[in-house]
Amino acid sequence: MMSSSPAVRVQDLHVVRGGREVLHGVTFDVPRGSILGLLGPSGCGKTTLLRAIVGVQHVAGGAVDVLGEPAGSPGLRRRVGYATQTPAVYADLTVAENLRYFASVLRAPRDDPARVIDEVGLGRHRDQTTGTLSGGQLSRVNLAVALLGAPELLVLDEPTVGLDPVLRQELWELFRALAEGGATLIVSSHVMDEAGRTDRLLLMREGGILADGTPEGLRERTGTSDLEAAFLQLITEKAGSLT
Ligand SMILES: Nc1ncnc2c1ncn2[C@@H]1O[C@H](COP(=O)(O)OP(=O)(O)OP(=O)(O)O)[C@@H](O)[C@H]1O
Repeated sequence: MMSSSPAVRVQDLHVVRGGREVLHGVTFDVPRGSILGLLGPSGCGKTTLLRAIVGVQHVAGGAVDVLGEPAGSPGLRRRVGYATQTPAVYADLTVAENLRYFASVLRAPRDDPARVIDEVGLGRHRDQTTGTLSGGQLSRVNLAVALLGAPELLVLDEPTVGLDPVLRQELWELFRALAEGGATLIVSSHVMDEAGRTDRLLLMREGGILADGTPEGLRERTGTSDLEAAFLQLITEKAGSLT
């Protein structure tokens, strides 16, 4: 039976980093089995928000609940997969060795390394030393680690940076298949053309949410045909409402 409680519930979240408030009261829900896209310019707070959801960010106020528990609860460790922007894998191990190592740490099923290597399209590189991979291949190893154990929530910080359009499309097809299998995904990106592949978008700017809606709804609301234009339109509207 589908649970009606959201996978993630963020309420009035405030975060201070380096003595400065970088999230100013952010509120939203993410329904289970959906893909939320997080978009916004560099420095707007995307990574900070993802860190709060994973439970590795000290928060100054508000609440973050994940799969029915407070973010960062020990019980969530194996239910949430997190791929950081900077790959956190061992350069001197092969792709397969890295995956086997992290699978044993997470106590993931024995055949999981082979499954996730296939899912991210790295079959031909399984025995290559990770330090010799290209940037795009390295980020896919990082993504593969997050997929180990088939977590219910995947938090992916710019997983498609540096990938060519064909690979990006393949990864978005994988994300969609995972969501159809019941997983919830939160994916940050700089790239507006990826935004259309999400179920819902949060457009962020300067530590706040500029808009929250479906890609279609945002295009309609702004009367624009593409999301890049919609984003600019929303910024202009917001600037207008402040003067
Ligand atoms: N450790 C830190 N100490 C002080 N300030 C920080 C720290 N980490 C991030 N910040 C600041 O917090 C704000 C939000 O940063 P964050 O990394 O969340 O942005 P982002 O939207 O993910 O950017 P990008 O897309 O470039 O990764 C930025 O202004 C950044 O300078």
